Amino acid sequence: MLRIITQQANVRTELQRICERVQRAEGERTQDEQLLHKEATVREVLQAVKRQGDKAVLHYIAEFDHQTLQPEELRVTGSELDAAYQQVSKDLLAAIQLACRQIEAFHRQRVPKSWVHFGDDEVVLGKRYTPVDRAGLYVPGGRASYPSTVLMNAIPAKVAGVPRILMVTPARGGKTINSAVLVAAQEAGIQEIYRIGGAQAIAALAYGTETIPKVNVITGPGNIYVTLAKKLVYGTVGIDSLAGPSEVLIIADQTANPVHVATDLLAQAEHDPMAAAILLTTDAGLAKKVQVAVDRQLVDHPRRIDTEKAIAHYGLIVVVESLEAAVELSNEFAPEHLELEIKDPWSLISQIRHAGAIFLGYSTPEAVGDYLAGPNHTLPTSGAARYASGLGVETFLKHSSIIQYSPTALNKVANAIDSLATSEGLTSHADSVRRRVQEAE
Ligand SMILES: NC(=O)c1ccc[n+]([C@@H]2O[C@H](COP(=O)([O-])OP(=O)(O)OC[C@H]3O[C@@H](n4cnc5c(N)ncnc54)[C@H](O)[C@@H]3O)[C@@H](O)[C@H]2O)c1
Ligand SMILES: N[C@H](CO)Cc1c[nH]c[nH+]1
Ligand SMILES: [Zn+2]
Repeated sequence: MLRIITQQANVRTELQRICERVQRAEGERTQDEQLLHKEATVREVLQAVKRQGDKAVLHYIAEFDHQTLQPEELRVTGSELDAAYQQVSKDLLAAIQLACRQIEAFHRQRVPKSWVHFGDDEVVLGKRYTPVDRAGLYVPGGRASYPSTVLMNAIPAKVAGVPRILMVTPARGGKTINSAVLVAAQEAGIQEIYRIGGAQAIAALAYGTETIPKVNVITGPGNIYVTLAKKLVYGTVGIDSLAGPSEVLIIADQTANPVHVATDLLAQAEHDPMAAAILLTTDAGLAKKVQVAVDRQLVDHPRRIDTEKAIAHYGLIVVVESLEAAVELSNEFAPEHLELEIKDPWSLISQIRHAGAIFLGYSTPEAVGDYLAGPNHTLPTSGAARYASGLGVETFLKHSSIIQYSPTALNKVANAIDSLATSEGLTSHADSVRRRVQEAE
C-alpha cells in the first residue's frame, strides 16, 4: 500500500532515502545473501570484460540472462532485421513512424551551431561543434522492451551526425530481440545491433571486445546494474547522465482526478521494483482517494509483484500545507518527471528549479513524453536533475574553441600574459608571447 504521511513527519529524510536509492545500492547488500552486493558485482563484470573481452561477455550473458551464445551470435543479422518487419502490426509501425517524426522535429530545433566572431585588431574567436566518432546506445530489455527508448537514443545521435552508431540490448526469453525494438532501430537508421545487456554491455562498449567495438560515448537508461556500470566507466568514455530507475513526482491539488493520479504513479512504478512514485498534495481527501485507487489498479496489474515492490519501498504520498511547500520539496528531490496536476500549473513553473521534464495540466500524462511528444524521455534520475539534463543532440557533440590573434592584438595583451605567466612561474609561457612581440617590432 502507498504510504501517506504529513509534511510534519520526517518527510525530508524519507524523500532523501528514495532519491538516493541508487547510491545506496553501492555497498549495500541485496536481500539475497547469495549475491554479492550490486556495486561489487558490477566492478567484477567491468574488470573481467576489460581483461577477457568476448569470453567474459558470453560468461555473464549466460549467468545473468541465461543465454548460451557464440561470439558470432552477438550481432543481430541482416535477415533478423528484415524479419522483424513481418512481426509488427501496421498500427505499431505507424506509431513508431509518428514518434520518429515528432522526436526528430523536436531535436532538430536545438542543434548547437558552430560560430565565429570577428573582433577588433583581427581577433577571431569561436566554437566549432563536431560529433563523437562512435556512440553506443543502451536500450533496456530486462523487464520490458523499449522501442521508444531506441528512438530517444538514436534520433539525437543521427541528428548530431555521429558517423558510427551501435546499439546494445539484451534478448528476453530465447535469443531473439523484440521485433518492435529492431524495427524502431531501422526506422531511426541503426543497423549495427548487439544482443547484450546489463553491466557487461556497458563494459563491452567502454573497453571494446573482439566483436563489440569500443565507443566514445554511451547513452541510454537502464536498471541499477546498468546505471552503476555507466557511473564507473565514466572517464574511459563519456556518458549522457545517470538515467534509471524511473521516477515520477506529482504535485496535485483538490482539483486533480485521483484515478488519473494513481495511474500516473503506477505508470512509473511498473518500470522497475526500484522505480519511485511520489505524490505531494495539498488535499488530504485526494491523498486517501489516490491510495485507494492505486490499490484497486494493482489488483489485476500484469506486473503486480514488481510494481508493488516499487510502491512499497519507493512510493509515498505527502500531504503538504501549500503548493509552495510542495515545490520546495520537489526541488530538493529533483525528480526525473514532475507532473503538475493543479488548477493553474503555469503559476508554479517559475519556482521549479530541478526536474528532468515538467508535465503541465490534467491532460498531459507523463506517458505522452515517454512516447511521442518530441522531447527526450532519457532523463536524469536519483537527484541528477540538480546538475544534469536529458539526453539530447549535444550529448553526442563536443566543441573546440577557435582562437586567432593578429600581431597587433598579441602586442596589446603581451604584458598582461607576461604578468599572469610569471605569477604562475611558467617562464616559457611568458617567453612564447614576448619572443613573437619582440620579433615583430
Ligand atoms: N530514464 C529513462 O529514460 C528510462 C527509460 C526506459 C526505462 N528506464 C529504466 O530502465 C530500467 C530497465 O531495467 P530492466 O531491468 O528492465 O532492463 P535493463 O536492460 O536495464 O537490465 C537488464 C539486464 O540487467 C542484468 N541483470 C539483471 N539482474 C542482474 C543481477 N542480479 N546481477 C547482474 N546483472 C543483472 C542482465 O544482464 C539484464 O540483461 C528500469 O529501471 C526503467 O525504469 C528508464
Ligand atoms: N518512463 C521511462 C523513463 O523513465 C521511459 C519509458 C519508455 N517507455 C515507457 N516509458
Ligand atoms: Zn515510462
